[in-house]
Amino acid sequence: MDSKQLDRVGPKVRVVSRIRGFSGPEANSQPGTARTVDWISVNRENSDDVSISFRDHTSRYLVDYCYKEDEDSEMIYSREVKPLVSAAFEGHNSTVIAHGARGSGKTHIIQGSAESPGLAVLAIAEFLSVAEKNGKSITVSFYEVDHQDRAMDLLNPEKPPILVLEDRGRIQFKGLTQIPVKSVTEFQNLYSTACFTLKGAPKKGVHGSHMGLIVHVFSQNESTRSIVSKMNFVDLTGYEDSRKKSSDGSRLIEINKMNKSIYALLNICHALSTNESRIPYRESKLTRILQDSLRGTSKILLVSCLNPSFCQDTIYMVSLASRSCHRIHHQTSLDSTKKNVSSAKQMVNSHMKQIPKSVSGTAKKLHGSSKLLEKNVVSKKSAMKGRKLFDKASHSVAKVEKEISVTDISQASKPLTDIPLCETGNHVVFNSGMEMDDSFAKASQNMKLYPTLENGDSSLNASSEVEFNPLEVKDILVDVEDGQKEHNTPCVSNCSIIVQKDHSSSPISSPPISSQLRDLSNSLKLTMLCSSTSSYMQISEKELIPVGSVEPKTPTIAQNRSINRLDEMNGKSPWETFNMRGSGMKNSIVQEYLRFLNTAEKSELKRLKGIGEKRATSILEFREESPEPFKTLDDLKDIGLSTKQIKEMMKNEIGELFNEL
Ligand SMILES: Nc1ncnc2c1ncn2[C@@H]1O[C@H](COP(=O)(O)OP(=O)(O)OP(=O)(O)O)[C@@H](O)[C@H]1O
Repeated sequence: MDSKQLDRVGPKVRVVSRIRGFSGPEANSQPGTARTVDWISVNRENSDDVSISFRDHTSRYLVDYCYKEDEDSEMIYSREVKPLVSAAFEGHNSTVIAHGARGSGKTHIIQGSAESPGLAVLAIAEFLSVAEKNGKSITVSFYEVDHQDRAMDLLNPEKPPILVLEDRGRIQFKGLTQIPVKSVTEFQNLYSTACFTLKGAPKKGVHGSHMGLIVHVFSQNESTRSIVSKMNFVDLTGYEDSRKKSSDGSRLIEINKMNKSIYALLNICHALSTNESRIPYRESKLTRILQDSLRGTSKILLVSCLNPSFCQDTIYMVSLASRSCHRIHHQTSLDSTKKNVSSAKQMVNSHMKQIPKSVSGTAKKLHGSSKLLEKNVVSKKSAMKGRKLFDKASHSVAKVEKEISVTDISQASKPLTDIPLCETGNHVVFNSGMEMDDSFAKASQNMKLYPTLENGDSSLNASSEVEFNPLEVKDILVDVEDGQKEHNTPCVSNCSIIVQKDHSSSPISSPPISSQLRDLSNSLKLTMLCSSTSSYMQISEKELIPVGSVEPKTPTIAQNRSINRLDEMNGKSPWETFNMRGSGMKNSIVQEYLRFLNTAEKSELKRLKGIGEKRATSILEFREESPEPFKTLDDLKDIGLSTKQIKEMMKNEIGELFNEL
């Protein structure tokens, strides 16, 4: 199959929905009557598209096709997947992704059952048959990506996490078992082993992890064996609205992390569908694993699985899938019952899903990927009305409310690289009245913003993913141009953020890591004092610790008292408070360290303990590929460091701080 033929297979990203049937006891609500799915409607819009709508919801979501509950996996296979298998023998990679809410039938569609084999099993049968005719062979690998963004080999769980490396554009794995497969039975046995490992942990659906299968096709001749292509099947963990899980903090963090990696994958689908120049492959482990099966001539099939009974998360997932494949403009025009303002909100919200982790990055990204906004927002006024993007986003992880306003869409259409952060008044303003500059950005790198859709949006009661750790910030306001500002209503804890203006902190002239960390530590100490009070606490200018000064001030007795009072009020023991804040500090220092790796020059990098010429060169190479390659300490494994070495390096750097006291 040449590339022209492959084009006929469909667009770069094809999104189909699949309504799962009722099964087991749920199938017969009344004796003798088979239950039918009555809350989802599938409507034909034109020759190419269908739309999906949900009872009591006004929006309709365009997809390429929707398979109903009576259409089985074999039909989906022959129409959607078989052409991709044929393409694989011509050297084209592809990825089939099942996503949806929990229990929506993702595993069923990919793996299937003994009676009804899933897409992966049907594909393997085809792979084997074609391979035999063409003198090719196949191997399979199974992996999971967990909430810590670690990839583990499911056929050899004792191994350390899989390393994802890139060699001349091809993704390579270190520590991932590949097993040659000669029959469907062999394959199914391996699949069962992988599932056993996954469930034995237990993972998918319990702690949540994504499960992936890679089928490698090899050409076989006398002396050599070379890879022809690969095909991926991904059974994503079920999406859950984290706000529903208010009680268990650690579970909530896990859900947020898993959701984030779902967004990362959907962001890539969106970026590929819209031919964006930068595709954020490095946002998560999964997207890195899939990188060379998403780009180039690769095809992506996104199967959006729908629960047969009402499920708000299902609606949200379909909306994201539809948007990811650039169907958003259809969606809004179809949605005749809503006013422009609502459309604008949805689009802005959708766009904001791609917001990166730092506030500075947020502002950049608002500019950078605003082409979508420009195309879709009907008028500036309507966008203005739809500005309350982070409304009511507080939840127990973050205790943060924030609001970002996008006030000028045309200005925002400049390419990302053209607009320096502080140009045209792109300031983040805190309730202290201070503007955020780069030095605050340093201290706030750990703030992760994932927007929520407004509660008022009838169709899209999406969850928010907010991680503000450890800083508690009130009133974040991105004021892009015209000076209009909005302020948030009460947040859990007010705070005043002390901002040190440090205009010399560009990557080129940045101070060494130890002094950056010291600045951060100063900011954090103050921030912790501020965030500990239940009311706004004004800190006079003389109490600010200048950048580069040696010592943060010891908190005054009065301040201590207020902290103690608050702790009593919160019912936390001093030990719990200390632990909580300590771990917040640790996260912040780690984020600062990563920021340094993502920005420092080679000579500066080499000042770090454990980073020599070779590793500094690798770091710069990674940065060429992606502007911010190091998102977690785990990413340092890509430059050949072990977990132990990474820990050691961090300890050394932090120890160094105290040597300078
Ligand atoms: N098309 C179908 N027809 C009948 N039953 C189905 C179908 N799809 C799924 N089921 C049943 O629904 C239940 C949930 O399916 P499945 O485990 O595939 O969902 P999932 O989305 O992978 O769940 P999770 O999010 O927990 O991983 C299972 O009992 C499965 O057998």
